[in-house]
Amino acid sequence: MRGDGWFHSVCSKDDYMTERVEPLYKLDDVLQRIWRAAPVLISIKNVQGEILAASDHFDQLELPPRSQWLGKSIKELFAPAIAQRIAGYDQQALAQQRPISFIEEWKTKQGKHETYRAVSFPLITSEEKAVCTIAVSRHGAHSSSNDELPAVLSALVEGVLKIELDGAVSLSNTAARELLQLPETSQQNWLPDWHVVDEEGKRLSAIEFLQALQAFATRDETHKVVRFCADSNASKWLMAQAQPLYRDNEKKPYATVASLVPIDQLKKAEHELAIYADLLERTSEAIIVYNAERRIIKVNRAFSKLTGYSADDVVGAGPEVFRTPINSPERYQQIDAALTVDGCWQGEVERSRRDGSSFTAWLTCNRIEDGHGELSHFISIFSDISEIKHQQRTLDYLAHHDSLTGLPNRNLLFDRIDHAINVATRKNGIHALLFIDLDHFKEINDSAGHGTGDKVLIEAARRMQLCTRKQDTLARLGGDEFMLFMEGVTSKEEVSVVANRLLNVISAPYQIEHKEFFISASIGISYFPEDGNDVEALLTYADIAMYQAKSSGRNRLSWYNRRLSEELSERVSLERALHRALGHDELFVVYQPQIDVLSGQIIGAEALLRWQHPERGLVSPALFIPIAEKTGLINAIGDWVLDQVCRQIAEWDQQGLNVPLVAVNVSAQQLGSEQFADRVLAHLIHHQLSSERLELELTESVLMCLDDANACMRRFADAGIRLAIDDFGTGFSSLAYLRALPVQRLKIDRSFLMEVPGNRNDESIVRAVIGLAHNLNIDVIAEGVETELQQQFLHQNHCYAVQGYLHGKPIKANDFAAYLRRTSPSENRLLR
Ligand SMILES: Nc1nc2c(ncn2[C@@H]2O[C@@H]3COP(=O)(O)O[C@H]4[C@@H](O)[C@H](n5cnc6c(=O)[nH]c(N)nc65)O[C@@H]4COP(=O)(O)O[C@H]3[C@H]2O)c(=O)[nH]1
Repeated sequence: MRGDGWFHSVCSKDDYMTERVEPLYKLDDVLQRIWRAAPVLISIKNVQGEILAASDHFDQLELPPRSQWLGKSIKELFAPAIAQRIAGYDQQALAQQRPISFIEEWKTKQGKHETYRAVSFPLITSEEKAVCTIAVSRHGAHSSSNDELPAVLSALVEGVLKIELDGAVSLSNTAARELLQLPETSQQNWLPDWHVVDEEGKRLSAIEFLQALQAFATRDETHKVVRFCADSNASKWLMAQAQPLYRDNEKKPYATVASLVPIDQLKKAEHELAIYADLLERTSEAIIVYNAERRIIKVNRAFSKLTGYSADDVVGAGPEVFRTPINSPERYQQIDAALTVDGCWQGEVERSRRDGSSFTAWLTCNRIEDGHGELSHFISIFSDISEIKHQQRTLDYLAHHDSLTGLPNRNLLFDRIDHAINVATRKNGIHALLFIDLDHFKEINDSAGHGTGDKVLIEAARRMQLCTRKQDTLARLGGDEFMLFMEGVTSKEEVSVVANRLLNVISAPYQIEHKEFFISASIGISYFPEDGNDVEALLTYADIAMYQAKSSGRNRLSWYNRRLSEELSERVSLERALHRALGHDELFVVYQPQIDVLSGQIIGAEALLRWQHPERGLVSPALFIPIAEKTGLINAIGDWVLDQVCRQIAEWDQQGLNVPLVAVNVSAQQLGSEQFADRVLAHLIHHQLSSERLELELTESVLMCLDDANACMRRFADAGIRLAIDDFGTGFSSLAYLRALPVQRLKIDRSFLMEVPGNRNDESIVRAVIGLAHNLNIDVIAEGVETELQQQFLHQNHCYAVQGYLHGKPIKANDFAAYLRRTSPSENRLLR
C-alpha cells in the first residue's frame, strides 16, 4: 500500500482536497505503522461494500493473497453466508451512523477456526455523510475466556465432552472423565470398555452411546437419560444432552458437544417420588392436594372411588365441591380457622358424593408450607367412616340396652340418673328410683324353661313400659330385676300411683304358648334428694326397700326408710363377722337341763349355740341363726354343733356323768341337704355313741319348708335318731302330718306357758298339745318353765318333762358337768 495513496483510495476526491482531511493525511505515517503492526483485522469498505484496504493481519487468515480481493466485494473473500452477514452489519452502520458489533469465526493459516469480535463503524464527514465503513476485528473475541476455558470446564459439575464424528472424544473436562472413568491425562481417547443402559433397558456400548448422542443431537432431542455401567459393576445415572457443532454454513455437523449430568440423587428422588405416587394411588384413603389458592391440583384413585368424582371433574375446583348443608357453616369456619392457626385440623365431617348422596368422613387437613414458610399446598385426607359409625352406634346401643327386652340397661340408666341428679341439684328437682323385682320368676324358668321365662320378661317389660311417662327410664338390670327412674316427680303420691299400676300390670296373667303364668313384683322406692343424692345411694336404698317389700310378703311396694337401712347394715356386718366366728373359736355350745318332774331327775339337755363376738359381746342365736341360714353358713355351723355335742356326750360318759340324750336344733337348710343324715351318723360313729343319745329338734316351720319332709325324717327314724317338734303349736299344726311323721316328742312352745296358769286360752292350748302327744303315744316336754306354778299346771295335766329357768339356764359344758355332779350323781347315773 502506498503512503500517499492510502487516504486517497479511501476518500473521494472532494474530501481529500478539503482542509478537514488534510490534518489526517499528516498522520499517514503513524497510521501505516499501526496498519502493519496491529494484531487486529482492519478493513475499509466503501459504501458499495468494496474493500478499499485491509491491514496486514489479514495475512494470518487462510485467505487468497490480498491483491486478489482488494477493491472487490467481500463476497470474493468469504463464503456467501458470512459475506452477506458482514455486508449487512456494514449497511447497518452506514444507515444508522453508529458502530455495529458482531462476532465471526475465521480459519487461520494453521487450519484453526478462531473467533473474532468485530465492530463496523461508519466514517462520517463534516456534512454528516457516511463515506465508508471501517471494520476492526480482534482475534479471539473470547480470548480472555479462552484462557480460562480449561479452568472453567474443570470447575463444572457437569461433564463436558466433545465427540468427533467417528465417536472419538476429542475434549473432556474433569467431571466427564470422572463420570466415565477416563484416565486423567486423556484428551483424545477411544473410550474404554463401559456401557450404558437407557431408560428402556437397552444396552449400548460406549461407542454406540456416543454415536447415539450425535444422532439425537441432530434430531433436536433435548436429552437422554442413561445408566452408566463400568466394569466395577458400580452404576450411576447420567443425563446426557448433546448439541451438534457446525462449521461456517456447513449443513453437516463436524462434531458434537455433550454434557453429562450425574442424576443419581435425582433418580433416587424420582424413585422415591414414584413410591409416594404409587402410595398415593394405592392408599385406601382419599387424598386431595390443593394449591395455595385452594384449587384442587391432584386427587388419588381412592378419592374417585369414594366420591364418584374423577380427577377431571374436580381438578381446578375448590373445596366447596364436597360441601353439604349437613355440616353447619360454623364447621367450615372452624376448619379454616384451625388451618390458619394450627396448620392442621382433624375430625368428622359429612361429605357429598357426585351422585348427591353423602357419607361421614374422618378428615385430616394439613397446611403445607415451603422452605421459606410460605403457604404452598393444602392436603386433605379422608376415609368413609359411615360403616364404623354404624357399628359404633350398634355397639353403643348394645352397651346401653338389654338385648332381651330392648330396655336401657344399667349403664344407660345410671348415666341418666347421674345427669338428672346434676340438673336437679341446680333446679331443685325431685326424682324417684323404683327397684322392681319379679316374685317367683325363677319358678317359671325352672318349670317352663328359659324360653318361656324370656317371653314372660319381655311381656312384663312391655306392660311396665306402658305405665311410664315420657321422661322416665325403665331399665332391666338383669334376670328378673328392673328399675324405673322417675325424673322430675311432684310428690310421693304420684310415685305410688305409678308403682301400684306397675304391680297391677305385672300381676295380670301371662298367656304364653297356650299356658297361663302368674307373677307378681316387689317394688322398693328411694327418693331424691330425701334418701340420697347419688346413684349409688339411691340404688342401695331402693334395693333395701325392695328387700323389705319381699320380706313383708311380696307383691307390694315399700318406701325406703333409715331404720330399714340400719337393720340391713347391721345384718351385713354380722354376716361378715359370722364368717369369721367359726374359724376364730367365737362360737360355743351351752346346755340346758331337761327334768322329769316326777323323779326330779335330769332326763336330757338341749344344746344351744352361743356366739361370743369380740366387740359386741354375746350375740343371741335368735339374731345370728337366721343370718347363718340366709348365707348358707348354717350347714357348716350346724355340723360343727353336732360334732361338739357328740364329743361332749362322749366326754361326760367318760367322766361317768349320765346325760341320756341331748337335743340339738336343726335348720331347714341342714335337713334339706342330702348329706345331712350321713353327717349326723358319721359324728355318732366317730364319737362311738348310740343314735338314741341324740334328738334333732325341728320347728314346724322347718317341716313346712321341706319338699318331702316325710322321706327326710324317715331316714333319721330308720337310723334310730330321735326327732322332736320344737315350738309346737306356733306353726301349722296338722294332725295328719303328725301321724305320718316318725316323731318321738313334742315340745310345747314357751309362748304358751308365759301366762299359764291364768290365760284360759293358753291353758287350753297346752292341755290340747299334751293330750295330742298322749293320744299319738309320743313324749311331750314343756320349755320355758320359769315358775313352780307353771310346773304344777303341767304336772296336773300330765306333762312331766320340763325345761326352763326354774331348773337352770343354759350353761357351759363344764358348768353343766358340775351341775350334774351336784344334783344326785348316783341317781343320775341310774337313769341311764
Ligand atoms: N325366757 C326364757 N327363755 C328360756 C327359758 N328356758 C329356755 N329359754 C330359751 O328358749 C330358747 C329355746 O330354744 P329354741 O326354742 O330351740 O330356740 C332357739 C333355736 O331355735 C335357735 N338355736 C339355738 N341354738 C341353735 C343351734 O345350734 N342350731 C339352730 N339351728 N338353732 C339354734 O335359737 C333359738 C333361741 O335360742 P336361745 O336364745 O338360746 O333361747 C333358748 C333358751 O335359752 C326360760 O325359762 N325362760
